[in-house]
Amino acid sequence: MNYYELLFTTITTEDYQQDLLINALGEIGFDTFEELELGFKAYIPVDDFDEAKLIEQLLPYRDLFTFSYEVTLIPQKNWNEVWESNFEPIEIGNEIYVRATFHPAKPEFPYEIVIDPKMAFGTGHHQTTSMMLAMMLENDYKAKNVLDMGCGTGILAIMASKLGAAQVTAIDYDPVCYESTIENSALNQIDNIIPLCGSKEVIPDEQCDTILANINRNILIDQMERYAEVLKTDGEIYFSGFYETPDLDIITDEARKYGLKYIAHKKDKEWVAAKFVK
Ligand SMILES: C[S@@+](CC[C@H](N)C(=O)[O-])C[C@H]1O[C@@H](n2cnc3c(N)ncnc32)[C@H](O)[C@@H]1O
Repeated sequence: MNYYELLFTTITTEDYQQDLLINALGEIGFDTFEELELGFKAYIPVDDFDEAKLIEQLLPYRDLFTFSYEVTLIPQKNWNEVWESNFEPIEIGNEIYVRATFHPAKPEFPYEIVIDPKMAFGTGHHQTTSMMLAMMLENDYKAKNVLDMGCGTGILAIMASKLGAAQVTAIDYDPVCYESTIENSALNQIDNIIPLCGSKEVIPDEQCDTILANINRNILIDQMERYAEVLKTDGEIYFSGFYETPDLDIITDEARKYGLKYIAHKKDKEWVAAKFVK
């Protein structure tokens, strides 16, 4: 598939401003990002690129900080090559080690996750993924029936399984992420992840004990009612993919409508991971 590469040069006063831009691009079809010293590269399939939509999407950020971009056509990009040259292993506390197949194992970590992300999101490098993983360590997954919504590489589903979950349903609407979850489950020798390709319409009716959903504010709000329907009473739900201000209050208000009560949250830069209980 041919892609456009947009090289963004950003001059920001706060690191999170660049994240705002990356999040906004994610909402209009950009699916891969590579952070640089002074800016980042963003990639979008040629068929999904609409420059008028891009200009409109970037408008609110023009007054906040300075940035510019250049567009280049990239025929048949080798994503693995880009990723392999950038991917360093991630350590979360002294407990979780996320690495690629070509990194040496570190048996001193109780939980090791091997990820081959290719085009899927979820290597542990983004704050939302690492905060979700850190929160997972603080909670009980033994014998639980778990739903991982927006599974990306399957990283959270794999962690839930390693923490003792009985079964994990892992859903993503992107076929690349669905395939990636199957591949990464196999790489980690996990056979109790059920991958499904689709959005909220494919969430099984079966009741679950815990839901993990690291997506974005608007999708979480859109899917909240369905999450509440399939979550058992006293079940736990963990959301990420949004900012503390103003998103956390908006998510908390929406969750309350469906009987989901805010418990606590973690914050890294402006990103949040929050726990709710039904
Ligand atoms: C921020 S990534 C999270 C990936 C992984 N769970 C993690 O924590 O690193 C969000 C994922 O949600 C998926 N997604 C976005 N909208 C969705 C929708 N409406 N239904 C299902 N998946 C969706 C994207 O394809 C992407 O893989």
